[in-house]
Amino acid sequence: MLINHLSYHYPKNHKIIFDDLSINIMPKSINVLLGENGEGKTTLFDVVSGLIRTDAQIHDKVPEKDLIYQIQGVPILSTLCGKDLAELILCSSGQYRFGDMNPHLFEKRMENDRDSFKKVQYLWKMQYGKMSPGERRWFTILLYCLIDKTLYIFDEPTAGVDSYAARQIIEQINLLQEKEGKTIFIATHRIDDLRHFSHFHIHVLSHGKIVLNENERNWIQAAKRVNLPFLNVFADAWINDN
Ligand SMILES: Nc1ncnc2c1ncn2[C@@H]1O[C@H](COP(=O)(O)OP(=O)(O)OP(=O)(O)O)[C@@H](O)[C@H]1O
Repeated sequence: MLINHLSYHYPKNHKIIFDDLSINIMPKSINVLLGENGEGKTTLFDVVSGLIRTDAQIHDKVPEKDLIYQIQGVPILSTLCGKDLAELILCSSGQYRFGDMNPHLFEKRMENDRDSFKKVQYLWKMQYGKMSPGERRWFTILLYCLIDKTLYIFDEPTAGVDSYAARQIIEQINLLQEKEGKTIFIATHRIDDLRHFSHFHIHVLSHGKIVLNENERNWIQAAKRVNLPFLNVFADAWINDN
């Protein structure tokens, strides 16, 4: 999906969010969107998902029905339990029936991860309001991973979850791309998230433009050339831990 000439500001906010931006979201790959707080990552997801309409040129656009978009902090009735949430998300996708609702839905995806499967079984009967915020996010994202779409957009899927749970989330996202050939578009502020992806493309958003677009082999050198303070901190963390 190639977007060209994307310019945008919110109706009552004169801050320029996108300034003739171009981005090439690589199909069947993990596309990681980096940027400082407030640079416009969520807004870009809103454009890609069709929530925000603009005059940008979009080639090979993924139709709205073929994408899933995990947005941050969705309000859900606190008395719903894990099973009800599964029903809400999975049955409304049209790909599952009420009779399918069972923790064993996850079993195939978690055959090498018994800890995750045990957690699903625990959360299945737990009320959403009683789940911890991290458990809510973990469970919801894993439900999204069960839905068959072309493009998966994840807005900071590991924010607020512990490192082990974050790895489980990232592993499920990795499976979507590696085993099922899906296109992933993900924003994160956690360097750790990248470590578990074998291949990825980095897109860096800064001052309304994509200023870096490189794969996992070349992004560090490119980051040094771009020389943005936030990116230097991110790249240094990667180098120091490798
Ligand atoms: N509905 C809105 N109306 C006006 N301004 C908005 C609106 N939504 C977001 N903004 C502004 O647009 C800018 C981009 O916001 P956005 O949420 O896309 O940033 P982000 O890169 O996702 O940030 P973060 O890393 O904190 O999640 C911010 O400065 C924000 O204040």
